[in-house]
Amino acid sequence: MKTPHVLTVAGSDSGAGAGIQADLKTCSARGVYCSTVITAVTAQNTVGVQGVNIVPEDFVAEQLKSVLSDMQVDVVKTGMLPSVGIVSVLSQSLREFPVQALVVDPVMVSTSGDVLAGPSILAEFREELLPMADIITPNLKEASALLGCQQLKTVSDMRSAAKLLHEMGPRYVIVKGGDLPDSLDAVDIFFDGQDFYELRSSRIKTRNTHGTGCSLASCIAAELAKGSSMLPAVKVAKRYVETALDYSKDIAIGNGTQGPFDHLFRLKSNVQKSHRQVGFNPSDLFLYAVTDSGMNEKWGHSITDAVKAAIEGGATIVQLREKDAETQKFLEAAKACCEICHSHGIPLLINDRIDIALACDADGVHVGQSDMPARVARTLLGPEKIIGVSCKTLEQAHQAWIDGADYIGCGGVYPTNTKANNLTVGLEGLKTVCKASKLPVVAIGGIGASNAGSVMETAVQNLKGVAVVSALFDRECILTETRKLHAVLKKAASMTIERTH
Ligand SMILES: Nc1ncnc2c1ncn2[C@@H]1O[C@H](COP(=O)(O)OP(=O)(O)OP(=O)(O)O)[C@@H](O)[C@H]1O
Ligand SMILES: Cc1ncc(CO)c(N)n1
Ligand SMILES: [Mg+2]
Repeated sequence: MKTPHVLTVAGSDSGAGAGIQADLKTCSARGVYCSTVITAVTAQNTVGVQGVNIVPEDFVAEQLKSVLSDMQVDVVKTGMLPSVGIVSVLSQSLREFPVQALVVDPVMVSTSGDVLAGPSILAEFREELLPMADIITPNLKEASALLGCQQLKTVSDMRSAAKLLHEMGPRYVIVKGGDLPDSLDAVDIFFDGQDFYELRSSRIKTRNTHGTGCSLASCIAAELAKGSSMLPAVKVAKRYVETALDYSKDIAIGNGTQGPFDHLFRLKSNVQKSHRQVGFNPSDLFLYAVTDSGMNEKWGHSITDAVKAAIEGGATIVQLREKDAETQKFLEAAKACCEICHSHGIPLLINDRIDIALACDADGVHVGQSDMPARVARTLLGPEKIIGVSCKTLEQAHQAWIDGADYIGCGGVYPTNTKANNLTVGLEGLKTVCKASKLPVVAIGGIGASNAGSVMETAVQNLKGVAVVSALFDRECILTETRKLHAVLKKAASMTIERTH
């Protein structure tokens, strides 16, 4: 299988917010392989650039040859090119090993104001590299340096600059306005030789903008490598930077004025941020409370009050099962319940709705046999979230285990009104599934204080607790009912311990 491949020819940033490191992270975030030819090693942090060590041009040439002669590179992206020799070695290599597209980020000045490539390279840049480029991505200072003109101060200046730069040979130009003074939005001007596009996004209020330029260019390169055409690639890249900045706006790395952002936020968004100890603990299944909007409505309970009462009464895990809720209302309720559960160290799962679980950063989901398959849910939710699956048979239990679930819910143990047309498996069915299951099991279906003892006293292996809807929530006082059930479960557990000792 051919993997989309970007080669970045750029400098190393020891602080890892920009340069080679930003390129590697951006391409990884976008699902594209990234090889690296290093042109300079910088000593750099959130304060600025303390030192630059330029790699000799012969050795840059050797790296280029190693990669281009062997690997199928789709797109080359350039960043810091600190010497005339390096620019010319690169142009030669590209003539020898042509690629599908060339993205040139004409890095000269960092946002911190430090010079990364001096004016001596400008002539070589204009004559050799710009005519070969599919797109160039200067910031305001770089655009004026390339044009040898005054500082750019307005969006209208940016348009004129884009047009003049286009005359130097690149097929497309984007002039980045990240550093535009007094601008509420982050405005970039894209020019395709004919039309101008004003690309706007909200300006994220953050100090963590170090490396935005490198990341924008790498993301454009990554999208092109995947087969995108230029304007869509640029739009995706802009949105990627905006989203990453928004996600990272409060992170604190370094003491300087220019912090790095988190390129791989998508991976992190699957990591639990709650106060709960990360990971699933099967003993959490002991008293599993499953909410029901209809019952809450009937008794005039708000969902948050219902969840609070269940937790106070001894629930060890909560699942929100809101079959008829409107999405926006459900999300609001889920966020509120998440806060309540987490302040008590209790995991919160969402029935069926992976989207809601992701949006409120719940601890996981519970899915039925006809919902999203557990394997797909696992891919969407990442490795750390809790996934439970309803199973009635050995085969289903086995599949849940193969699919990467954490527990199974087995039932209906007793007849129930909560679920229409639900097959009752009985205590025998429960026992059969529990014995064969490789996953911990919670029993469900028609269970309450009167029969929870009998369920738990089966003491069958893997059975960790009972899941309850009506017996807790179709009642006037949820707290009292939960306490009652908790006492029954405690008693059953102590009897089981006595018997097994
Ligand atoms: N605060 C911000 N909020 C949203 N987008 C931003 C912000 N700052 C910069 N951008 C966007 O990030 C991209 C890079 O722009 P910028 O002008 O900062 O490049 P640069 O100076 O080359 O970056 P750097 O030198 O930090 O790598 C542009 O698309 C710009 O609009
Ligand atoms: C190595 C390197 N390349 C590019 C930039 C531009 O942000 C930087 N600060 N450092
Ligand atoms: Mg900038």
